[in-house]
Amino acid sequence: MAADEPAASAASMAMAKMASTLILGMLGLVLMHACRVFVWRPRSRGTSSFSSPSHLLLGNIPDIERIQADVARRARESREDGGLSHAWPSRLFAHLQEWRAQYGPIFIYSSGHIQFLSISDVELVKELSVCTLLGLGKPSYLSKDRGALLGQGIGMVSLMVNSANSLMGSWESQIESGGGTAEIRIDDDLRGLSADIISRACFGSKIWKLDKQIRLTILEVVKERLQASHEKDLLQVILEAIIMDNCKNIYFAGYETAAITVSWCLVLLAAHPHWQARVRAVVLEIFGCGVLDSNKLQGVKTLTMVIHETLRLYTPAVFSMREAFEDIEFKGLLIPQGSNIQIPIHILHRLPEIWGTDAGKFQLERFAQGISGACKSAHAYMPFGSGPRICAGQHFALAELKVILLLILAKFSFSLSPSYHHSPAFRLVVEPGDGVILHVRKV
Ligand code: HEM
Repeated sequence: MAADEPAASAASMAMAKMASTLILGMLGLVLMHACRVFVWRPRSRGTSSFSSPSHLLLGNIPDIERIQADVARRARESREDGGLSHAWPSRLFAHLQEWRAQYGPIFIYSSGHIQFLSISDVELVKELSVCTLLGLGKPSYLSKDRGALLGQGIGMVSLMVNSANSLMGSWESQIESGGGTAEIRIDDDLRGLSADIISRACFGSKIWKLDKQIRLTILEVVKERLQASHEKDLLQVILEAIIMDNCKNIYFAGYETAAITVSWCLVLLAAHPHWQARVRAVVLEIFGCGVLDSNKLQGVKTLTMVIHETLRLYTPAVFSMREAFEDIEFKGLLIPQGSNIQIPIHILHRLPEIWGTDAGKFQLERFAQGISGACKSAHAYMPFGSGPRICAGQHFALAELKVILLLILAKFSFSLSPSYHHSPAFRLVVEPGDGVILHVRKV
């Protein structure tokens, strides 16, 4: 019995230690939560609170689930515009819409350990967009480097046409073997095409479109390292990794977004046959004037309207994100260091006070006078983001979208297949949840 005593007291000491660690851990969590709720949060002069309620460990996740379940229970989205409803944000991001209605355009919510400051106040978004402070978001020099990498998409037109031609050929043979019409699942084909274009542009025979200075600097350093040693040293490995990383980022940022946008453009044109016919007439006129080149791309205003309106209603990237690297003040809003600022692009694209009461509808005419003619504040239109971190591939993407759409419209006419189910889904980007199936014929 006596021999058991030290063992028993050791066990009870271990238990006591565990209990105190647990209590301390719990206290830490409560303290962290209290800090998040009362200390670490943006403050607005004149406004005391603009936050949605938060749970201890899961943040607003239970609220998001409850709101989503409510939405799912309510009637399905009405089919209104050409048989399609464009109201996917009120299904996929119902919580943001509900909190915006409740707390206004600036509020905080949490997905557990990350807090987001949601900003959809157009004036504040404008301030954030033009802000070049290094304390906000990614330093601008990074996107400049990539801008040089990607160029303007000019000089790439023939590369894009060549890539697209094999897809056109495959659709033609499917139509022939189908006796003049084919049901084609186009979104997968377009993903393949976009991946081909971007990898040829990045890794093709000319390989890098690097800015001269960046290229020379990198190559010089690599060469020096090679001369100094036959073995790869750390810097060399890092340099190679940086180059590969840039390529991977560009590849992943670019291929899916462009392919999905073409898919949405085709869905909308299929649902609005009169617009499809109008755009085709312009396209055929352009093709009547010889080979497609970058100058001709500038002239297709109607096609640009289609792309703008599609990117407005079906913006693939739904958020533009920034991080405050230091305490920042914007228009009386104090944003503490470490804040994750989330600009919901899909909300800005549908504000009736900016776009008019038909904001939820597909109305190509709104872009007849360009972006500034379409809305009250051009800063509210940001499918490519804005400011120093704006999409580095936007010119390349616009050229690619135009080339692919021009070629398809010139060769094929299309309508929605009865088996097409309009179900926008959020999987990093907003994409057709069940794919896109079209009835395709030759023009
Ligand atoms: C319709 C097609 C596209 C859309 C809608 C789109 C949209 C966006 C958006 C919203 C961002 C984030 C900007 C921000 O945070 O404010 C972004 C970043 C980026 N995009 Fe695109 N993009 C498209 C196509 C492309 C293509 C084709 C490429 C490459 C060829 C590309 C390369 C990039 C890169 C490298 C970034 C990161 C920029 C940085 O972090 O500095 N994108 N894009």
